[in-house]
Amino acid sequence: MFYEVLSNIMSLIIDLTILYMVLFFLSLNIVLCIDIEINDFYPQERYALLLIRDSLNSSVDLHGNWTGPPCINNISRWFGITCSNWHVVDITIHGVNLSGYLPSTFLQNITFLRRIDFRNNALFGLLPNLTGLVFLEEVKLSFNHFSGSIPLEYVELLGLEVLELQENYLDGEIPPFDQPSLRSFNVSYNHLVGKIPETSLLQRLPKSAFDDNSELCGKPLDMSCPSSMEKNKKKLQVWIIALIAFGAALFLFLMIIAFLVCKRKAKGNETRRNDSTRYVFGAWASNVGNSEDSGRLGQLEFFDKKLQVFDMDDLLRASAEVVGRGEFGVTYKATLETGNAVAVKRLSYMNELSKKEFIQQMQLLGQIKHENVVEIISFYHSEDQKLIIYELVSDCTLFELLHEGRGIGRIPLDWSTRLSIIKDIAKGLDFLHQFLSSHKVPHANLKSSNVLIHQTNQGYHSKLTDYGFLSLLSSSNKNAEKLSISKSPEFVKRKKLTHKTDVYCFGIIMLEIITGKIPGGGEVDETTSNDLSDWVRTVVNNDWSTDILDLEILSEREGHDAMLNLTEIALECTDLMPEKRPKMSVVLKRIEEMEQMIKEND
Ligand SMILES: Nc1ncnc2c1ncn2[C@@H]1O[C@H](COP(=O)(O)OP(=O)(O)OP(=O)(O)O)[C@@H](O)[C@H]1O
Repeated sequence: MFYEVLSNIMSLIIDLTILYMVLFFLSLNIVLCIDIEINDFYPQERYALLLIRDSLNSSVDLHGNWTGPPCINNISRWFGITCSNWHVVDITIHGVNLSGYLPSTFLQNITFLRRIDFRNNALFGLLPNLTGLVFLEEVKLSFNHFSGSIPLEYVELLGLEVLELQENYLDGEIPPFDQPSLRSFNVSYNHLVGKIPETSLLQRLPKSAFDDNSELCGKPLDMSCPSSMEKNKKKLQVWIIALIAFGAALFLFLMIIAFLVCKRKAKGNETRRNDSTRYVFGAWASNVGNSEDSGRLGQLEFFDKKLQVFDMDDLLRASAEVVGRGEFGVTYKATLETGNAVAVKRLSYMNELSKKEFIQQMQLLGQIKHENVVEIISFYHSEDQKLIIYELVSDCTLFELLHEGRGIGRIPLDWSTRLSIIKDIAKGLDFLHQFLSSHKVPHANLKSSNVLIHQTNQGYHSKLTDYGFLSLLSSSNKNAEKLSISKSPEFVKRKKLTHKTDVYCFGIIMLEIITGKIPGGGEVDETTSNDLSDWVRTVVNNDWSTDILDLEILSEREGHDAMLNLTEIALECTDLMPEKRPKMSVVLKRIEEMEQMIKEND
C-alpha cells in the first residue's frame, strides 16, 4: 500500500516535471519567435547589402529599392534578394549594368548565402572573398571585368556546385579544385596561365571549360605544357615582339599627333569662316515684319530705363543660339552687337489673353527685383509673336547640377551647397508670394529646370525663372497642365489652387535636392511609388530615414540631423491637404533658423 502511494506520488512528480518542461520550452519558443518577428532581419546582412548598393551603379535603382529591412515576414521585397528563415540566401543581380568595384569582404556577413549571381554586368577588380560561406552552392560571376587571380580559398567551399567565371580578365594559375559536389565549372575566355591542376575533377572536365586562355595547358585542352627551357625561349620571343610592338605604337602615336595638329589648324580656319554664317536671331524678323505690328518694330517695353540700351532692331541683328526648349516655347541667348547678352523666350500657347491683359500682367512681373528671381528686362507683344527678355544667367539649371554626369568622374554636390540652394529658392519664392500676393499661384511653374544657377567666388547663387505664367494664361486653365503645379494633388482633383500649391512644388524640389532623385522618375513596381514624396514618406515612417539621402551627401554624417529636419519640412510642404502645408514665410524662417543653428554648432 505504502509503495503504491509512493509510486503514485513519484509518477505525479514526473508528470508535473514533464509538463513543466514542455511548458518551459513552449514559452521559450514563443519568446524566440516573437523576437525574430520583431527583429525580422539580421542587421549585419542588411549592412553588407547596403555596401553593394552604395558602391555600385546599375540600370536598376538599387538605392531607391533597397530600403528598410531586406527580409520582412521571411520574404524580400528588395530587387534580386531572396530570404529563407529570415536570412538572405540568394543575391541574383544579373544583366543590369551593375558597374564598379565589389567591396572586398562584404559577403562574409551574409553567412547563410547559397547563391550569388552577378552575371552579365560590368564589375571590376578582384573576385570577392568567399571565405567561411560554407552554405554556398552557386557562384556565377561570368561576363564581367574581374581581374587578378582566382582565390585559393574557393577550393575550400565544400558545398560548391556551380562556379562560372568565364569571360573576365582573370590571370594567374587555376587553384586545385576537386570538390565532389562541383557539377558545373567554367573559366574559359580569361588570361589564365600554367598547367591545369591534375585533380580528378579538373581532368575530367571538357575542353570548353578552359577554352581561350592562351597560356593554359594540360590534358583537358589536349595541349602538353612546355618544358622550362622552352619557356625561357618563349619569354625571349615575347620580349622581342613586345619591343617591336612598342616601336610601332610610338610611330603610330607620333603620326596621330601630327595629323591632329594639322586638322586643328584647318578647323580653326573653317570656324572663322562659319562665324559669319551662324544662325542669326533675325530669322524670325520676317514674322515680326509681316505682323500687324510691323510698323511698330523697335517698341520693346522696358521696365528699367537704365537697361534700355537696345531696341527691337538691335535685337533682330543680334546673333542668337537656342539654349533650351520648354513647354512654353524656345529660349535663346541673344548677343547684341555691343557684346551684351540677354535671354529671350519666344512664347507659345500664350494667345488666350487680350493684348491689354497681357501687357498689364507683364508690367506687374517687370517690377519684380530680387536677388533670387531672374529679372525681366523687357517684353514684346504682337498677334503672332510674344517675347519675354530676361537677364542672362549663365552656368546651368538646378536640374543639370543635380542629375547630369552622375557616376564616375562627377564632382559631388556637397550638403552645404545644397542647403544654400534650398535657402535661395525659399527666399525667391517667399518674395514672389509677397509681391504677387493677389495672384492665385504666384510662381506656378517651380521645378528644378526653372532654377538657374550662377557660380561666383562665394559659391552657387540660385534664381527662379518662368514665374507668373498662370497669370498669362486664361482662367479656363487650358494650358495650365503644362505647368509644374499640375502635379499637385489639388490640381489633379480639380480643387482650388492657392499659394500653397507653390509650397507643394517647393517641397518636391527640396526632396529632389536631398534624395538626388528625379521627381516622377524611377521605376514603378509593387514596392516603390513613382511619386517622390510618397516614397520618402514610406521610408521615413519605417524608421530607415537615412536611406533616402543622396549618396553624394550620405557620408557627411554631421549633416544628417539637418538633412532629416529639412526632409520633415519638405514632407509638411507636400501634405496632400493644402491647408496643412506651412506658409512660405514660415518655411523660410525655419530654414534660416536651422542654418543659424548649424553655424553656431560649427
Ligand atoms: N534667363 C536665362 N538665362 C540663361 N539661360 C536660360 C534662361 N532662361 C532659360 N534658360 C535656359 O533655357 C533652358 C530652357 O528653359 P525653358 O524655361 O524654356 O524650359 P524649361 O524650364 O525646361 O521648361 P518650361 O518651359 O516648362 O519651364 C533652361 O534649361 C536654361 O538652360
